[in-house]
Amino acid sequence: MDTGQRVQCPELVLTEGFYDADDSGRLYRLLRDGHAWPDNRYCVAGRQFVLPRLQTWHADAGIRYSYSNNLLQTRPWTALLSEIKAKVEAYVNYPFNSVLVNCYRDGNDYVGWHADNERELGEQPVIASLTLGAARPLQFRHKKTLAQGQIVLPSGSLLVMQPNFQHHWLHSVPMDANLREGRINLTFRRVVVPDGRDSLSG
Ligand SMILES: O=C(O)CCC(=O)C(=O)O
Ligand SMILES: [Fe+2]
Repeated sequence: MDTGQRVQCPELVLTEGFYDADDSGRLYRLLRDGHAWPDNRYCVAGRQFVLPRLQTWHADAGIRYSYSNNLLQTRPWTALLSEIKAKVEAYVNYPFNSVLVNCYRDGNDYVGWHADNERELGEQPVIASLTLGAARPLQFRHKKTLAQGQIVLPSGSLLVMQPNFQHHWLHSVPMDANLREGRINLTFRRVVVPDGRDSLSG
């Protein structure tokens, strides 16, 4: 645990209990045991890498998103992901068209510092992040001032990241060598088409 200066971030809006304990436990187990998790080894420019988590990317037909060197293959929505998406959309009142599903099998899995600010997400990316399973902290660090903070994301919580979060902050989910339980995180996103037009507006 670092003891440096901790700040709050107004661009992060957390709703705890978006799914209650029963539903979040059920959804966690359904995804952990029933989702088609691919191999987490991948190749870039002839070199082999291992992603430190399992990951799938699902989107409406025709959507392209290059993230981490085109590592993501677009998969169709499953019935379960569509059901979760509908509830998230109704709550946030925002039309998402894609989701990145991450499985942290235990505390050794993590995501490093990054911002979800790819061009495909447009100028004002709203991202809604659902956590199921073990609580893990999302750490954030201001790009200029380097001020740091963290927010713990419990099972069933929905974190809405406002556009300025991606503009001004980096975030990560650090390793925790003592944690044995798994966690699944779904980040709902809206990809705009490459020429800048919104894919659903015509
Ligand atoms: O697991 C999380 O809470 C965050 C995942 C994340 O940052 C991402 O998918 O871009
Ligand atoms: Fe992210």
